[in-house]
Amino acid sequence: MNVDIGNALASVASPGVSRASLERLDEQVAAAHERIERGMANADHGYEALNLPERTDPDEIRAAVEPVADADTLITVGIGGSSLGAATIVDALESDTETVFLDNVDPEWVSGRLDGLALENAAINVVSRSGTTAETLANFLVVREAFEDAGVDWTERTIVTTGESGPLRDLADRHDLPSLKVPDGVPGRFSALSAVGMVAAAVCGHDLEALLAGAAAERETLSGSLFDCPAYAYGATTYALDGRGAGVNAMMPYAESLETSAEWFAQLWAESLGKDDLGQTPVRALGVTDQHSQLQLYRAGPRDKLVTFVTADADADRSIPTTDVEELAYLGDATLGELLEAEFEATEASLAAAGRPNVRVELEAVDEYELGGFLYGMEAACVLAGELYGVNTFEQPAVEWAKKATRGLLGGGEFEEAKAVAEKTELRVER
Ligand SMILES: O=P(O)(O)OC[C@H]1O[C@](O)(CO)[C@@H](O)[C@@H]1O
Repeated sequence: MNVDIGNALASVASPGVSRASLERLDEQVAAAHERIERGMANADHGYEALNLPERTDPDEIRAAVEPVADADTLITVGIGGSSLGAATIVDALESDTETVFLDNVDPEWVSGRLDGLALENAAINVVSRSGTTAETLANFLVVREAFEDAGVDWTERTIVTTGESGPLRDLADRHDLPSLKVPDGVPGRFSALSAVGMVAAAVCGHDLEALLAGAAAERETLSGSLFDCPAYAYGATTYALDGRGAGVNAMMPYAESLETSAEWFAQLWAESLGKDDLGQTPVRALGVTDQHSQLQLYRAGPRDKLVTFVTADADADRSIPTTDVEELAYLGDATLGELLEAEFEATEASLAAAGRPNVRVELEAVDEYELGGFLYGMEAACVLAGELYGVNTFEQPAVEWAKKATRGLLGGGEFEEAKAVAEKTELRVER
C-alpha cells in the first residue's frame, strides 16, 4: 500500500501536523521500530502478529479444509477478530462460494441467514481462540442443530480454528474434526493473516500465497523512519493528529468490496488503542455513499476528525448510457468508474479546501496481494501507534466486565457485574 499524508499537513489542515513536527516525531518512530523489531525477533505477545507472513502455512490450511473444500456455502461462526478478518478477505474477493458470517445473536437475523440455506453441501467454519465466547458457542450450537435437523452430519462438514485448549478444542478432539490452531501471541484483531482469517479464503478458493506475499512485501517496508514506511507514516500521522484534536478517524474506502475492511479496522483501532483514557475513535464510512450522509459533518462539523480514504483501481467498469436530459448529458460521456474516481478526488479536495485533515491509502487493486499488504500495513500502523501512545496495544481488559455481567444475568455464576445491571439509574420518558 502507498499513503499520501499531504492533506494532513498543517499547511493544509487544522488540526494538522507540520513537516517539522513529523521529523521530530520520526525519532520516536525509530525508537518504536527498534522495540517492534525486538518484539518480532522474540516472538513476543502481539508483535508475533507481524511475523505471520512467514509463520502462516497455506498448505496446512488447505489440508485442513480439504474435506469441505467443495462446499457451495460456508457458514463462519465467530466474532470480533475471529470473524472480521475472514469477512474482510472474502467480501473483498469474488468467489462462487456463498459465505455467511454469524457474528451476532440477534435471533431474527440468525434465523433469516440460516434457515433458507441448503445445508447438504454447506460447511461450518467455527473460530474462537478461547473457545468460550458466548456468542460464538451459542451460534455454533444453533447451526449444529440446523444441520442435525436437515439430516446432515455436521461432523463431516465442520472445521474448527481455536486455541490449544478449551471447549472447542475438546469438541474437535471428541469428534475428530479437522482443526487448526490460533497462533500463539497473536491477538484476534491481528489474526487475519493466520488460519483465523484464511480458512474461509481457502474454502472460497482464494490465493493464500498471494495474500501472504502482499503482507510479506509490506513487512519489508518496516523501517526506522515514517518517511520510508507507508504503515508507519499512517500510524504516526494518525497519532500526531489525535494529539492535535482529531480524536475521530473515519475509515472511508471507495470500493464496496472494501466496506467490511472498515469494520475490521474499527476493531483493530478501537480495541488496540482505546486504553488509559486514550485512543482515536474509528468510524466506518463508505465512498461514494457517505458523501450523501456523513460528509456534511466531516467538512463543517467539529474539527475533531481525520478521514482516511482507501482507493483501489477497479478491475471492471461500466459505461453510463447517454441521455437526452441536457443537464445530465455530462454523465453519458463517462463510466461509473470515472464517476467514482472523480467523486473521490472531489471529496478529498473538498475536505482539504475546508482545512479538514485527510489521508489517502492507495491499493493498486482489490486482489489477494494488495489486500494482504493492506491488512498487514494497517496492523503495523496500529502497532506503531500503540508504541507512540504508550498503551498496551495487545490486551483488551475493558471488554471483560460485560462478559461477566452477561454470564451472571444468565445464571452462569455469581458476578458483581450482574448485580450492577440491576442497579441501573432510571429516568424513563415513555410514550
Ligand atoms: O476468538 P475468541 O476468543 O472467541 O474472541 C473473539 C473476540 O472477542 C474479544 O476477545 C473481545 O471480547 C476480541 O479480542 C476477539 O477478537
